[in-house]
Amino acid sequence: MQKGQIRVHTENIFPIIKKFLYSDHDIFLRELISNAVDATQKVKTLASIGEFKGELGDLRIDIVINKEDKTLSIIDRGVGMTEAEVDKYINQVAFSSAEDFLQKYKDANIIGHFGLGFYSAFMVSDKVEIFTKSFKDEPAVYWSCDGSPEYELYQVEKEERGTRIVLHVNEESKEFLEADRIKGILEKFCRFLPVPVYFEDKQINNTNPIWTKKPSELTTQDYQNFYKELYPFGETPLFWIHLNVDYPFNLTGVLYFPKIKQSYEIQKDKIQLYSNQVFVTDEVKDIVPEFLMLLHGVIDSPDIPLNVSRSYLQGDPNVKKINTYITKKVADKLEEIFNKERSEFEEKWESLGLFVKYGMMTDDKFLEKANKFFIMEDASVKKFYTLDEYRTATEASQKNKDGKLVLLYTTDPVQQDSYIKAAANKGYKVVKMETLVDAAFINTMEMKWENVTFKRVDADIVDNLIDAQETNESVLNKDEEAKLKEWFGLQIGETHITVDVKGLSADAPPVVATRPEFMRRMKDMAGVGGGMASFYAQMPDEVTLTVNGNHSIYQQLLKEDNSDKLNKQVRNLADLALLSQGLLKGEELTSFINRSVELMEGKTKSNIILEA
Ligand SMILES: Nc1ncnc2c1ncn2[C@@H]1O[C@H](COP(=O)(O)OP(=O)(O)OP(=O)(O)O)[C@@H](O)[C@H]1O
Repeated sequence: MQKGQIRVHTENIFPIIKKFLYSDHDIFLRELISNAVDATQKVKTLASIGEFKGELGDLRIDIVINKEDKTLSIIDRGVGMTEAEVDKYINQVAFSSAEDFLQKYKDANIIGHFGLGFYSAFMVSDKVEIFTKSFKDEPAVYWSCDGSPEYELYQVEKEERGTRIVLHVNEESKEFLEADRIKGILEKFCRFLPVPVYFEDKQINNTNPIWTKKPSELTTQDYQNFYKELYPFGETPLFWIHLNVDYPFNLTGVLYFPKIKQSYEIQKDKIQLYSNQVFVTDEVKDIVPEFLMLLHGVIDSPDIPLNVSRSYLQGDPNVKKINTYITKKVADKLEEIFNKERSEFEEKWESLGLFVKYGMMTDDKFLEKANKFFIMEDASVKKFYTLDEYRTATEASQKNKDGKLVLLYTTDPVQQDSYIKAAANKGYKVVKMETLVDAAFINTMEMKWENVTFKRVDADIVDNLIDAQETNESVLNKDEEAKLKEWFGLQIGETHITVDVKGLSADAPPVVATRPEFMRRMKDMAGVGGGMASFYAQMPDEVTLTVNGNHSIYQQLLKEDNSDKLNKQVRNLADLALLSQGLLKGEELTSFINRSVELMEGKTKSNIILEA
């Protein structure tokens, strides 16, 4: 029997362990099971190269709770350790690395992954025992330690090859003697470990998850089943990308594009990061480009540094390369689908568009590729355009005098229907920009795309959408125009509403309400975020009412001698235009309804007086 002092200056390892790991106690089990997996893989490898000639037996790992003894055991049939190895790997390495650990990460913001190894067992134990028998022809050994620098090490009887780690769970950690608690941890960290892990006679892991297989061996059903395994409540994903690199870094994985109908459904942190099939985290920020955080799935890479601080991770060259690789893979896949199955691509655009736009705004490399497959849906007909296609289709009619393409869009095809129809009648093409990201997308693309300017279809009367026209002569004379302007001015009286009399076509509405692009955009942006935005948010909606002097109704109104009726009709015409913009609300809407009924009943003041 050997007795000795562990060679470490720290008097007691508990303080170190508690200090650094307090927040994430569960990981002790992952660490111990990872060691068991490593030991199992090693014996398999040794057998395959002929260095181990015995029976491999049933290579499984067992997790066993004994409530009476208050122990939790991790049992493997791996390589095991000889006495010399226990001394070398457990006594010296483990305990001296406690010192290293302290030195190295004194100031670092520990994310608590790996590098903690075997002695994280002391987080939850009063005492830890090891029973181990090496695959080599040497006696089995027993080691135990209560967390003080004293250990015991001596030979014991043990027939089976492998290692049994026994944790005497301490009073504060007795939760780890509860089956449900252990099951929860196993399901989180061990779901896809490459060696079968058993708990309460049940295997808890899938040892061959699809990302470890070749894409050529997998069917659509396999990918969809795996998605269900990861997200039991998720809808069938749109499609997926199988990642597989071995140079200049190792990475495998499957990324899924989920179905997203509404922007507010977005859920981040759905991608799980593994290292050799050991779950590490579902916070993949920094490793996956920001805009792809909306994807789901799994990434497995042994090359991502996991035991260091976040700031270090950002600067890591491998992480940068991985980021670039994933972006490129995603762009290539989207381009491939666009080229091969355009109609399917168009069908899925509602969900896809969100990733693509987000990516185009935030990543110039992606933008370059995405310009080829980014599409816009026509608001009037079932048709999609790429930017190039839109340019070709509108070259003749939608270039302004500065040579810029005026890209007409609608944020609400239902609400803006009359404007869309007016634009379509002129031969203009209006596209849908309806999602939450579109306001920001439009602003960004005006800077990134050359010679393109965006205009919402109701930003101006249709004649002025591309270029402001100099004159719009109406059939009215100057006096009559001035009269109309005065009537409307008196009825409106609000400073944020400008009244203009113009000669539009006779079948255009009598009054058209438009919202100047710049102010409206500022207000839209204000809805999303701070800064100058809050200033604009408080401003009323800026509206221009263009009175169409060519509309026949004014011939009638100019002859009206009942002033109450005239005023009510003028007010109603203005309200109708505001209504079409969704700007008539509350009391004003109520007055409009009452006034309309009065007009229909022919109840105007002079009439009422006549009746009386
Ligand atoms: N179940 C086991 N079977 C065989 N050897 C083991 C077992 N557990 C630990 N060891 C040996 O003890 C060593 C130290 O383990 P420890 O967990 O502290 O560090 P590590 O596994 O080398 O690295 P990491 O810090 O990434 O866990 C291992 O490298 C291994 O040689």
